[in-house]
Amino acid sequence: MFLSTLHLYIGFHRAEPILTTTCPGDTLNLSFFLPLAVLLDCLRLPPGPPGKPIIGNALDMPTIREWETYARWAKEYGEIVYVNVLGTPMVFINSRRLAYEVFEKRSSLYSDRMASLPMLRELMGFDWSMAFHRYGDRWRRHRRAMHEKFHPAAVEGYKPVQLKHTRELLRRLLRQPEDYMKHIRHAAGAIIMEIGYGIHVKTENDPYVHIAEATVRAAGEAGVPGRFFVDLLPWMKYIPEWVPGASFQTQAKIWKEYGRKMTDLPFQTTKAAMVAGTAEPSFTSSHLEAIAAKKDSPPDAEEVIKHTAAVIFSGGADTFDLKGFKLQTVNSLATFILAMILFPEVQKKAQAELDDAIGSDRLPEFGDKSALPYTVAIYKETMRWHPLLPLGVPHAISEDDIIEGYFIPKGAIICGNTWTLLQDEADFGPDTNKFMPERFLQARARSPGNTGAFGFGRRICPGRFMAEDSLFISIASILHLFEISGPRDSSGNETPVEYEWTSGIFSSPTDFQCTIKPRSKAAEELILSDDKVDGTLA
Ligand code: HEM
Repeated sequence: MFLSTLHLYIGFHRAEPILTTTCPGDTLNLSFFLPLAVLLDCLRLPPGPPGKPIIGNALDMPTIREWETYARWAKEYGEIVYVNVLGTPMVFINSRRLAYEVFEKRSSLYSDRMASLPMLRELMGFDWSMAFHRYGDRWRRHRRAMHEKFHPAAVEGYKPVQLKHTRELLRRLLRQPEDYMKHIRHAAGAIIMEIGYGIHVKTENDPYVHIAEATVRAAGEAGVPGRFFVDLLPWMKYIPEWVPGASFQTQAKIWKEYGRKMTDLPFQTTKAAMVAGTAEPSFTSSHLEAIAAKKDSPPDAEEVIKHTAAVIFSGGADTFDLKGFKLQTVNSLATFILAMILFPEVQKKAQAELDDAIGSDRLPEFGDKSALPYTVAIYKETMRWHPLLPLGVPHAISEDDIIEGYFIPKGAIICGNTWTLLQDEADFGPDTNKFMPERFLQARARSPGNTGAFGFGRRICPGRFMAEDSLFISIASILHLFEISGPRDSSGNETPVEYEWTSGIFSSPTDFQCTIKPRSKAAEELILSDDKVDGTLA
């Protein structure tokens, strides 16, 4: 097949101004052009195992631990690096100074998403997700709906739900510590279902969580650049399903149905509960009440709420686990647990702080936060040490622009190099490869959340305030009650933890074994005596 021998050329260059007669400003220097052959084997490239190449055989374009290559490019080529990927310009922003200039000061230009996402947006119909919306009114309306219920004061109201499910997480960890990731995922799913829809998730096999899992997994697969040929050659979207080799059309159809179910099912359940008068307060019910109370709501107002609720669910549920890919707060907690094994002295310091501030006869509360600076520093260091999205989510530029003398054409993909920003010793102190929460105890320490860990500019993660609360209370509760260490052999001796960092858009440790046991008999009793739990653990 001709595609099996297709050679595609990618070049990367130091961005240096050179004179040009065709561009309104200086253009990027092509003199460092380095052709690379990428051999793509079939229409739908096989998904690779975690830590292995995911888009065929690239000779130099990174396909594993991409952040390392992009960090090296930043060192070699400077604050701004340009890569031409199959004709699409890609620009990496490698310093906080320039990220501020681009994403904050020129945010009206740098807040778009890629114009063409044939598989995800057009064939799978995932345009319901604001994360893929082009910059404009439609995105703004969804974003506003989310912001109204997720700004710092609004998320205060979610703390009782977060606390309740964190306490239940402790009970589950006590009963089946080996299934720790399953329990963490369950807690995150239960929290977001209650906040988003007022629906109580009782079991791991909850149908809503299940469909969300399948949908987010689909987005994760389709979102890997180059996974589907149609993303590289958009005209392929017109190939009918029956043509040999067009199996991506069938796949897209199946995934489209997942998306429809995920956006529809919980939304319709909440609507039905509202009619029956049994609905609990939630993002969906309170927005729908507001729409009903207004006489002049636009005709698609309900749809905006339905889609925003679904994106909150997909962003916060953390339910999917595909060959090591998991999402957001769950992923961050996996990174935290790994750090506690690799840096045991950090755990000890945090436990000393928790014992001093809380004692041994009660569980941590949100109100303890100000007395727990080291514990707070641990969640910040978790987000900095290995950010979940080392390159963020790519933005796109909506008009031609010139940055520091370099011409950036309309439509170029703009990646904030979060990894490099969070490793910068000028901002975070020495040894940034080490997990050292102490760096956040310094006066004027920068927050990772404001340095790319939650993305950039107008697209910055709207769920960040709630996510930080979840991380804080989970970390404080787990460390207060449990001792985390590496896996044990049959004689009970600790053995080295085995893991890899996953590659792709999200990066987190692959599932690893560890030992989680109560710190004392008193800790165990405290967990069991808590009466705020749902009691859903069979
Ligand atoms: C530790 C947890 C989390 C991390 C590290 C994280 C990180 C991010 C990042 C890097 C982006 C891309 C921003 C950009 O384009 O510049 C993003 C977008 C987004 N996040 Fe989060 N997130 C987290 C939790 C959540 C939660 C809990 C929710 C929902 C409640 C959520 C909802 C969203 C949404 C809707 C977007 C798309 C925003 C847009 O395109 O305008 N995230 N997040």
